[in-house]
Amino acid sequence: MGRSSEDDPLTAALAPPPNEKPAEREARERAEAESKRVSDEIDAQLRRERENEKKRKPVKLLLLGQSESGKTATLKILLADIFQFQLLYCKRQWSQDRASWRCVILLNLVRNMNDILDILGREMAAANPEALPVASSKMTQPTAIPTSTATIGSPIAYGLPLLKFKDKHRLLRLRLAPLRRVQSDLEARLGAAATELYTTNTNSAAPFDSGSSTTPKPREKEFSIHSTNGWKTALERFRAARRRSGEDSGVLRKVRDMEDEVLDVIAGCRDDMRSIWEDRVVREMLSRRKVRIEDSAGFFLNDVDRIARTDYQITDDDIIRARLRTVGVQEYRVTFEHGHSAGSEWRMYDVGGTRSSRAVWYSYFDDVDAIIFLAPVSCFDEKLAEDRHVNRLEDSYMLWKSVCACKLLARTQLVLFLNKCDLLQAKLMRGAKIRDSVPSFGDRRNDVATATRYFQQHFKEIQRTYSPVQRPFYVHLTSVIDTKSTAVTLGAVEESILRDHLRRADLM
Ligand SMILES: Nc1nc2c(ncn2[C@@H]2O[C@H](COP(=O)(O)OP(=O)(O)OP(=O)(O)O)[C@@H](O)[C@H]2O)c(=O)[nH]1
Ligand SMILES: [Mg+2]
Repeated sequence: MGRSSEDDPLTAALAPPPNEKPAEREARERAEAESKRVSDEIDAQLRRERENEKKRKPVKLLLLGQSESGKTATLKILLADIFQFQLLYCKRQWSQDRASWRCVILLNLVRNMNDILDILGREMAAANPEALPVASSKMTQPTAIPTSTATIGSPIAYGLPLLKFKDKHRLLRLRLAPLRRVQSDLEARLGAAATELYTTNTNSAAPFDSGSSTTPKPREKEFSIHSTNGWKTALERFRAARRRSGEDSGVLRKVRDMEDEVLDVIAGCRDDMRSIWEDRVVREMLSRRKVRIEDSAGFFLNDVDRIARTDYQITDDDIIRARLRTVGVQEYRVTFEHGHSAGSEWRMYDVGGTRSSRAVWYSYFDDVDAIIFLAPVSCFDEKLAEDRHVNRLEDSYMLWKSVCACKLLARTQLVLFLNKCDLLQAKLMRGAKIRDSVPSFGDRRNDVATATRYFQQHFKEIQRTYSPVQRPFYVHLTSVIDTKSTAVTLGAVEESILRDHLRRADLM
């Protein structure tokens, strides 16, 4: 048998007292209305907080693209721009970073020179085999030379007269020999990031492709290098050394000694480096071998007078142009204080772009708001450094296709940067023909506007064909080392990503 509501103790407790007088009833109802109002207000407050919580969800941005496509350069501009307006600690962090980048730039400069000296040694040995013992002309693989322009053939193969090397060249080589030691010291200090990769253990453009299921793979520890702020890995080694040195004056002396020694040697070589770089015979030698050091990543020889000095003051531009390979995946967290993103936290991920580094990308695809994908278009006639069988533009197409097709990224905003337009322009001005490397380009006009339109169309078609759900095609023609215009482009991109992010939060 069921109980009547009068039997229910809760109902009984809440029921108005029997014999309630009108004044008491009025007071009770007022109290009840007041507690309902307070309760509604609390509910509304909780709802608002939940909304804000959703909006406070960090914006997740990934930078993808093959090695040397300009991912890190783009991130540097983003961060430099943000840090200009940020809290003091960010500024302090940025200025520490600047000091560390100085060593990278010195390494880039020294490597430019050693690459030339390598080629010079080889040419001089060929021109006069008796004059140079074989051992002294033993080469290491040139490191900073663009893959498409690495040494090709000997002058004899071109049927040209032998180059006329003089005692001056022998002397310069001898005097610049200490730069080898400087390069290996700096490389040892910076670790894996300081050297480029020339081999790969994967022959797939997108080794993350096999995992097109919806569950992210567990992150591979060896690649998951995290930081909450600042430049990681290689640069961290410098900071760590400085920190340690603060505790131990012996270590401090060693760190300073090393840096002073490096700077002294480089400054002492300044005039000789300039002589080699400006030498007519050396230029002719490089041109015959089709080596364009000036197009390589981290080229600083034109600035030797400014950089090779003990009081070298680094500029923002130097930092953007400096080349340091990204190892693994690096995370940067920034909370904006100004502008349209004020109050929102952004998590940005910069990845290593060589083929063997790409497998780990997939574990970062979960819940990504946007991807900036960099495709260097000046590379239409170049091969991948890590796999000399693969054309770099083809590799970018394959990679883009996999990113577009990835189900986990179906709702992610994709922003394509057709980068290195400045180098494309210079290359076409020198007479390079696109159709020689890209037969489908046919008889179109061999200029930047036509070429970028053509490449853009190809990327657009890939996106349209392979995206699981249709999405807008966002593309920008960039030369990211042009910091001012890149900052403007990134401002627009940032706004659009944030808009999408908030729209998504509303739908949650
Ligand atoms: N001239 C020119 N140089 C560029 C441009 N974008 C990037 N660079 C330079 O190219 C080099 C390679 O750029 P990074 O940003 O290190 O390339 P990345 O994509 O991060 O490469 P990984 O870390 O190996 O994956 C750097 O020295 C940059 O300064 C560009 O648009 N024009
Ligand atoms: Mg990088």
